[in-house]
Amino acid sequence: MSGKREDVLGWDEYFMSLALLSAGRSKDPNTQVGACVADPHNRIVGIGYNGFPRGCSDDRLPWAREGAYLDTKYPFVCHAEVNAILNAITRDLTGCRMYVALFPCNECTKIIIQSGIGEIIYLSDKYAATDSVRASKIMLDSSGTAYRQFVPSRPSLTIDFFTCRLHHD
Ligand SMILES: Nc1nc(=O)n([C@H]2C[C@H](O)[C@@H](COP(=O)(O)O)O2)cc1CO
Ligand SMILES: [Zn+2]
Repeated sequence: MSGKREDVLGWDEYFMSLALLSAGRSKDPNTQVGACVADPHNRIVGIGYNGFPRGCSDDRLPWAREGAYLDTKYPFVCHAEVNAILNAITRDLTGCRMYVALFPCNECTKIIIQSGIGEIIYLSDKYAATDSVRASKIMLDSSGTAYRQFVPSRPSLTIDFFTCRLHHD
């Protein structure tokens, strides 16, 4: 009788992979972000990616990063974190943790804290030097909301539709 399979995905790997999978739906040409919320029982309670509000045209609103503010995506795009929270199956996310591909901005951080999420696990912190992220960390520290960077235990995972499997090296 063979024992159980050992090299299964870890919980952090599982939920961060779900966040990254969700980012695959983002139409942002520069930065695709996904977020996934897990409850204390490791159940998926919310997932989302960055995009324009429902019903707003992905083709008529701007995706640019440069130029006059209203000619850029910034006034219009909903961040992945907000979408994951608004999509969540329950309103009170007390004790839940959010996995997110990119460190939350200060606006998302306010909403994350207010939702009851107690821990953020992030992958990239490419905007660490911005005032936005610095404000995020001030609020997270002040409120006692935990945050930590995800450390991958393997470089990649591959979804293989041909073999109906997830491959990892
Ligand atoms: N944590 C975040 N979650 C997000 O969903 N976003 C979104 C907003 C934009 O659509 C995109 C960032 O665009 P860029 O400035 O890297 O070209 O990612 C941005 C951040 C960073 O604050
Ligand atoms: Zn944000």
